[in-house]
Amino acid sequence: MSILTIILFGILFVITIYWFYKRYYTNNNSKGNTRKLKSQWLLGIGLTVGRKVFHEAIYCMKEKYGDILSFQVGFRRIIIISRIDYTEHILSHRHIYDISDITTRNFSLLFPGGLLSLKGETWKRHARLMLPVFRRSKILPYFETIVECIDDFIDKQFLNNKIKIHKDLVIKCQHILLTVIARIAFNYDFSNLSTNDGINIHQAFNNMIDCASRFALMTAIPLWVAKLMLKLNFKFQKSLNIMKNHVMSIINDEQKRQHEQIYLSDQRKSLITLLVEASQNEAKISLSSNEMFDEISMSILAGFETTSTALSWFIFYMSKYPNIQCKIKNELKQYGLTSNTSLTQEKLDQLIYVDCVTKEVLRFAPIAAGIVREAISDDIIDGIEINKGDVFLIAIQNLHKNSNYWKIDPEQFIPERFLNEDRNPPRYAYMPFGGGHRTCIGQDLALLELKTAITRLMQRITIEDPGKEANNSGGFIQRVTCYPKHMAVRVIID
Ligand code: HEM
Repeated sequence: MSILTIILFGILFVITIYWFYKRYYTNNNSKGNTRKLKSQWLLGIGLTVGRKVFHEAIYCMKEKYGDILSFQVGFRRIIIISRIDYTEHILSHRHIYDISDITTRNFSLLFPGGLLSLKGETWKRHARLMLPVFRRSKILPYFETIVECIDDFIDKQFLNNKIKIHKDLVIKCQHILLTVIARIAFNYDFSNLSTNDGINIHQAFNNMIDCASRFALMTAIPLWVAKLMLKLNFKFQKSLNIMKNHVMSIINDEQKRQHEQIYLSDQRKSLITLLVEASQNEAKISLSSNEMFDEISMSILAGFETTSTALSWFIFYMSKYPNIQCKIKNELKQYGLTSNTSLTQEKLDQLIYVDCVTKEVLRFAPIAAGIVREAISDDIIDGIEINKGDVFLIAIQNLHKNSNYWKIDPEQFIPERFLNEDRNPPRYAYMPFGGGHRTCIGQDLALLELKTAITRLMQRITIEDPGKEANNSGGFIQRVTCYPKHMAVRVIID
């Protein structure tokens, strides 16, 4: 290579760096009344964040850089938002801000026909069938199933078990909520593992969820590498095949049954039944069997990790706040709910304090720390220039803990806030299920599962911190959600 070529490349390199610096790292070049958002250096952010888990990291960034922070990852600008007015702008302009490619890309590796992998018209077609399936009236019949599963869990884990200090309740919460969602999704009973087939499906289901959770986080590696890794992941491929055979045969049976017009009562309708039903009623927007498989698998993935993490945090907080546990039990007694009485839907609806505790767990615990949107055209927010392609992380956890929006100290776990001063927080200050057109479709089901599980647990057991006998210090493990690292609680049967 001649000296001249080296000099030319050198000049080109310097010009590119200068252009990059001027474009992203200065406030100059603004048009008219608008201003540019200056990007922060990745190194500085890295030093601020250190090895913190995701929700701690975005909280730290807010403390250091303020409610709006931007940084460059290559040519992509990432903007972290911790303000309700900006959040409102983004979530109410769905023609400008949509789900990001970062999200759809990762999920499409796993379940290409699931809502989280889709955009535009395809998403609309799927959403038109999926949303009615998750309506409150459709999910209420699952109440009995949830109670049965939680009772079975209490009997096996606590009643017939001599262990008094439980160190594995995070895993156990995951098992129980997988069981619940499998019963709801396709009437499959994990507790009935008497056959080889049963054991294989159980294993396949767990393996698939486990691999899927890891692959859902592979944002940093190129798509083709992720695809190759997934293709070569023998465990995932084998589990996917077992699950696909099983679920596809249920879908086929269901299609046949509905074709022959044999109807089930609401009590026995699984999500698959409801989807096939909706698909056959709405000929123009029906889903193929493969798309149905992807939707069911995606709902299980999106639904089980989130609710089980929330339940784990509930158990942890109860061990730390005995006075709150006492108040829950007092409310249950007031409505005649003890370890010997059964829980009904009507009684559950009357429990106001349990509602507050459920809401406070979802506010305080790091379940979904943020949601992601991407600008699909240029825009201006509060005078700030937004470019097509900018990616936004709306930091739910920061909004939940921002003292500008909460009257009672948001850093404290206080369920009563939802009875009093914080009964109606400003719009978007509280959004555990996201917001706008891509809000969580499973929120009614999640609330039903959580409130029922919390009530049934509190009817039958008391949770205590074992003090120095075991490590119950909390901490965090980051997967798709973030759950307690050190949880060891004493359980007393009531
Ligand atoms: C405590 C429990 C749950 C929490 C905290 C939670 C939270 C969320 C959040 C934050 C989003 C993204 C929303 C947005 O981008 O605005 C989401 C999306 C979603 N959730 Fe949930 N979720 C929970 C339970 C469930 C359950 C039980 C199901 C179904 C069985 C479910 C299915 C979904 C689906 C399919 C989406 C994607 C919707 C779309 O992109 O159109 N979630 N969830």
